[in-house]
Amino acid sequence: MADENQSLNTLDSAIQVTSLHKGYGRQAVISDLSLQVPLGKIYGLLGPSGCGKTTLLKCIVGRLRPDSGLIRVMGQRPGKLGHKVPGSLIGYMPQDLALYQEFTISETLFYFGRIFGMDSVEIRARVDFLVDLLKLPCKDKLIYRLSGGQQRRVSFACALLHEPPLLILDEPTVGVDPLLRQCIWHHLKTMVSNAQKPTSVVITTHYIEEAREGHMVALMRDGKLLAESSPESLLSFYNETSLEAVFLKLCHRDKSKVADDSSLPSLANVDDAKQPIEAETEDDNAKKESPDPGSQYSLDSANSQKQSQQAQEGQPDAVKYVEPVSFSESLRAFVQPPSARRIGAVVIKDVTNMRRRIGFLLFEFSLPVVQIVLFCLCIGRDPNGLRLAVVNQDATGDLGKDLMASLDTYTVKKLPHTDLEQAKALVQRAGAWGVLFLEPNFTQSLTKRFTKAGSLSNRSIRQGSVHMFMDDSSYQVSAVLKQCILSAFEKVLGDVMEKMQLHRKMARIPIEYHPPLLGYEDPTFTEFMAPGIIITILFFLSTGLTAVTFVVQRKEGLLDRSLVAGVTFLELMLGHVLTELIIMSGQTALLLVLSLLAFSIRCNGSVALVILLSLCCGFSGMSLGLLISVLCTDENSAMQAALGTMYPCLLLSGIMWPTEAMPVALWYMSRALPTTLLAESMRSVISRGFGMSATSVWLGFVSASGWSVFLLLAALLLIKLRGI
Ligand SMILES: Nc1ncnc2c1ncn2[C@@H]1O[C@H](COP(=O)(O)OP(=O)(O)OP(=O)(O)O)[C@@H](O)[C@H]1O
Repeated sequence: MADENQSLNTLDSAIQVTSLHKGYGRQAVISDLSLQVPLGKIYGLLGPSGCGKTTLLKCIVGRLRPDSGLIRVMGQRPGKLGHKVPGSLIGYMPQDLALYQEFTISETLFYFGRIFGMDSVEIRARVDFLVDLLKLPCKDKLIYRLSGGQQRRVSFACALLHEPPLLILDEPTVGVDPLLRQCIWHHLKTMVSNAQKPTSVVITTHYIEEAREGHMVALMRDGKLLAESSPESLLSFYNETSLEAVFLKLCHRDKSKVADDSSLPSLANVDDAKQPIEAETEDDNAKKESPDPGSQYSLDSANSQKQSQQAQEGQPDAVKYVEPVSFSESLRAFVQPPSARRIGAVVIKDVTNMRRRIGFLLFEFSLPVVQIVLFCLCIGRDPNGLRLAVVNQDATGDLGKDLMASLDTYTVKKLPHTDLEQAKALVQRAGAWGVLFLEPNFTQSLTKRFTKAGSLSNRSIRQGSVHMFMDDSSYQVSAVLKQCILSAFEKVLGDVMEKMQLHRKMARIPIEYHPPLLGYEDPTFTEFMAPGIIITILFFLSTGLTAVTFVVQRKEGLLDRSLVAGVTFLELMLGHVLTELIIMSGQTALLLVLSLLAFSIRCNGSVALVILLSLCCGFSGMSLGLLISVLCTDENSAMQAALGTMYPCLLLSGIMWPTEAMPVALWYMSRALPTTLLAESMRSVISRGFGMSATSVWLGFVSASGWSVFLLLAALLLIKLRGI
């Protein structure tokens, strides 16, 4: 730390920006902007809303990459491998509150303290100091219970916590009363005047006049710097009494684009004429155009001047300097080893968040419970109480009566009728699922089939048959009714065979089903679907939770703040994975207890493998959630994307119907989905009792790992490309 301070003390300026260009898509926001923030000074950045102040600060803290130009913060490029910007060299207060609303003041500060590597004693001492300095209420008060101004002060405290050498404050005094504003400025001035540990401050503010308290102000408009000097020299040069008036004058001048501005000296003239502050010496101006010696980039000063001139003259093809960053450095920065300390801080933060949002946590656990209970209760069980109109006109024996008596009364609710037409009319009115009709000499004709098989007439065959008139509008109901009648018929016929001293099996078609080699003897549709349903629930709950968590954190600026504090995206992700593992383990336990124990879904294989598959599945779901969070800007679109991916997966993954029934092209597509091989693997373990050596089982693990790696890489690549 001593070495670090020493090397910082030898710096010329805290921030040096040269010919910066930055835009979003085709919209140019900052064009050819150069500035220099002296060490140990307060630098006020002023400008109207939308002029690009926040964009500039985000480039400085390393959250946005310039389109071209050069930035040096504490001597090095922000984001350079090993440089602590983003990180502990800066204290950043973003414009958004960027605070965890369910945290207490103390928990909020502890989170950032841990990231910066401070120990508990140090953090506690700083918390007490800052609570006192910023007149914050009790440190155990929850953030959402604070007023807007108090919340802004907590946000300010986060930036001051680790006493960084450079403070970047985006609108710190919005919503705070004048007394406190004065107190904040007083504290900033004390910090910059500390000879042992001087702090440099960049501050944006809407209250232009308060910037008079700073050592230097820069006036910005439409992404350009109109003036940069000390407040006193600006006021005297433009002969105004307020900075606001100076600013207006400069704006009018810029707006009217007066070609000959000899009446109003240029920005350079201001400094030349008045020599406003010590930092702006000729030497420094020369340094402005020559980057630090350690830099890989060498900006030719003549070119730089020419380029600035071209830009000012509005020449579109002015050459822009893009600082080269070697591929190996990018790669090393991309995959730099995560820090256990920062992951620990993220995990503590996520667990605290989870504890505070107990309702949400209960929802996370109750959702899979409700889904699996509803699935086991409603899907795959045989329909029962099916209304069946029965017309038994058999008057030649007991077989008709026996058949009626053999119908399974759980499945069928018999509605006796005497007239066939009336019974059919009932079905046509949807009052019953079918009619079972036996002709008057059913017993006699049926018996004839076995006693006089050689001389059987068509009439006898018809009269000895069971006649069915069905409502076939429901495939499942029809199938169950037909199976129920067939079973009853086989039973009655078996009795007839026995009476005739024949084997009762003669009543059945001669196909013998031996005990199954795999699966169960009496498979149910529920058991076919259950493995896939467990996979779907775990996969998409993880997807939804991760997508929404990251989208909300990004939207509220929480992600940005952590990243500027030095946490990498990988560390945030790993922290989230560890916390999510707790939720996923609970969800998996609930799902398995309910399905395997409460609803008696049989498991032939290893429960440990089932748990491992479930966790792999949850991890792939999380990876998809992360990708969705990168692609979506708000929670609604993230949820829609999660649901949008869920339905095709549900239909195409062979969860509801075997994939063998699909057209060939869709079958191939189905194999490529993240849930198909996972569901098959789960089914192989649960129903077939396979272990890890079976292809269908390990393929599930390979698929889950492959998808996780692919989705994570895609998300991280997009994060890099889009500068999220
Ligand atoms: N992520 C983004 N994508 C696209 N455009 C953006 C993005 N962020 C900012 N902009 C646009 O860039 C311009 C400058 O925005 P910026 O937030 O830097 O201005 P500002 O000076 O900080 O304004 P304010 O004082 O209101 O915060 C605005 O026109 C804004 O709409």
